[in-house]
Amino acid sequence: MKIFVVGCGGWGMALSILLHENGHEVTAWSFFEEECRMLREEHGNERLLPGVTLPEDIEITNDLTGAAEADIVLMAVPSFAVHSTAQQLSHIIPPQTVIVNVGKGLDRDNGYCRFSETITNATNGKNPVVALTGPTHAEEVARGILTAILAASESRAAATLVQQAFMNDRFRVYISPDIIGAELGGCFKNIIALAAGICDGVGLGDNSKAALMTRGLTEIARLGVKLGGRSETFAGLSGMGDLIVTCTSMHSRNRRAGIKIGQGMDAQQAMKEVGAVVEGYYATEAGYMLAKKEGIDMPITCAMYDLLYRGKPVQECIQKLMERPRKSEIEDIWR
Ligand SMILES: NC(=O)C1=CN([C@@H]2O[C@H](COP(=O)(O)OP(=O)(O)OC[C@H]3O[C@@H](n4cnc5c(N)ncnc54)[C@H](O)[C@@H]3O)[C@@H](O)[C@H]2O)C=CC1
Ligand SMILES: O=C(CO)COP(=O)(O)O
Repeated sequence: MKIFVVGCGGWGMALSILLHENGHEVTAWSFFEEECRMLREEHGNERLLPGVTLPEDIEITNDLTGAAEADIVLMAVPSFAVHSTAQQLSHIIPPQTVIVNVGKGLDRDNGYCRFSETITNATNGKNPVVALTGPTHAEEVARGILTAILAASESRAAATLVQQAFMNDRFRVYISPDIIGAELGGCFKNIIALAAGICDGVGLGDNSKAALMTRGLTEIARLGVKLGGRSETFAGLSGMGDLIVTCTSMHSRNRRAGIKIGQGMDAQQAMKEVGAVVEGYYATEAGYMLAKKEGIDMPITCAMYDLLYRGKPVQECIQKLMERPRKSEIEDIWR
């Protein structure tokens, strides 16, 4: 197949390598001419994927029109660029070309809708959309470390095509019809990953992080189900799976930014030092706004919003979470 990869950050490059290994003809596009020049000359990006070489026959381009020829267009751009990139692609790609999005977030400029909705709106519903998401650090996929991921779509045919194109004996692709749950899980887990980094940076313990992850999953699933996702999805690869990998791995930019914030650094400075997109920052605003709109209780997300957007001190946010009223973990069915 011909696959056009839009975005040459860590994830775009890692997936380009995987698809090339699977025998596809891969073209990778970058927004930045300078990034294209570096990738052509150095065959990799030492800062984002140290020690990883891009095969020479992956074509690097700054021209998006090549997407017209592709069987699959893979979008791997940060959340803030998904809307504008989808608009540009809509003038280029023919109807029926499958669009796969791997970016994790929500569309801030369009009522925090999901990216599959953003893409469907941009293309007037003419292109099937697949969300490819799960516990997948680019640094490991690029090295062929065993990984599993979820291809979720309203179209079984499109999800199956993506499964065929991406799957190999080191990269296992599951399909799912629950694109709502898959996209929301991938977005909201970043709020908890950023909080887990703060937990580590402050010097709290393993118990603390286990509590944060468990209660974090409970609240993101609560909102996700209210927004139409299925609860099983939040226990799966794009929910619990992605939560585990981002809250525990030093590959995670969200966790690394959180560690710096927990150690006292200002959030903007922490994100700058991480040097790649920290989606949890934007996901916190999206989660906070949606929770308010839907009337869903999300104490960790609210604490993160206070911390990141209202400048509330870390210790005060932690204290407030611990001093909440007593609760039952599951529905109170005692008589
Ligand atoms: N890196 C990873 O391990 C994984 C990342 N993701 C998600 O994939 C998305 C991209 O992540 P990364 O590749 O890590 O990001 P990155 O920060 O490494 O790179 C993003 C790339 O997007 C492009 N870009 C930047 N600004 C742009 C703009 N205004 N318009 C169009 N393109 C632009 C550039 O080519 C840039 O290199 C994020 O939403 C992230 O959460 C998902 C799974 C794994
Ligand atoms: O989503 C990811 C892994 O599944 C990447 O997480 P970070 O953006 O925190 O690095």
